Amino acid sequence: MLSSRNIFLIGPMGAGKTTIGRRLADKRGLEFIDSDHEIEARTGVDIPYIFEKEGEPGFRRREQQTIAELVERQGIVLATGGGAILDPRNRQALAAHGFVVYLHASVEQQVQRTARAANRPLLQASSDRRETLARLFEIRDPLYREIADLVLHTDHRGARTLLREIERHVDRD
Ligand SMILES: Nc1ncnc2c1ncn2[C@@H]1O[C@H](COP(=O)(O)OP(=O)(O)O)[C@@H](O)[C@H]1O
Ligand SMILES: O=C(O)C1=C[C@@H](OP(=O)(O)O)[C@@H](O)[C@H](O)C1
Ligand SMILES: [Mg+2]
Repeated sequence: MLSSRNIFLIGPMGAGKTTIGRRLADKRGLEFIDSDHEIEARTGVDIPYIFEKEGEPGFRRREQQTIAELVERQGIVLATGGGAILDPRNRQALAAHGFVVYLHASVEQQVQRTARAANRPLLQASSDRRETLARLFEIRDPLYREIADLVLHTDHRGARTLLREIERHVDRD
């Protein structure tokens, strides 16, 4: 029987949280929620617009409130945004309420997978995407690791392989 345990995906932009999360939920018959999409649904505007009007602090406030509510649910796959782990309250909430998978990607892969990054304001604003992603990753990698139950390297690995790996660990844990 498939467990109704929550699965939370964390990791940098371009790691595949949204893509893998949706497929994982489908496969396990769980509800898929992406915290960015949830924030957009609640506000009726997109993420870049929130950054423009309220700055990153405004977005982080909304993200924290949204995650605090979502973790209370059961049987969900939650794809978080790459910066969700910056807030210690989010780290605590995610660690306490589900199985946390860190989808790891090298900076080079992050650069490639965010090439069409029109909806990622932190990258839109930067003239050097590689430098920005490297800087963010240096700060965030230890925070992802701090709460990860599983660290999964995604470079040159397709969705099917990653799904199989996640399921193997979730069911065993
Ligand atoms: N394992 C993978 N191999 C190749 N491409 C991937 C993989 N995971 C995601 N992608 C692609 O990378 C891009 C970013 O994926 P996305 O799920 O939006 O990442 P995130 O939500 O972590 O920022 C998408 O175009 C997606 O199709
Ligand atoms: O890394 C970040 O700080 C962000 C990542 C984005 O989500 P993805 O990681 O799904 O791209 C989104 O939450 C927002 O643009 C900020
Ligand atoms: Mg995403």
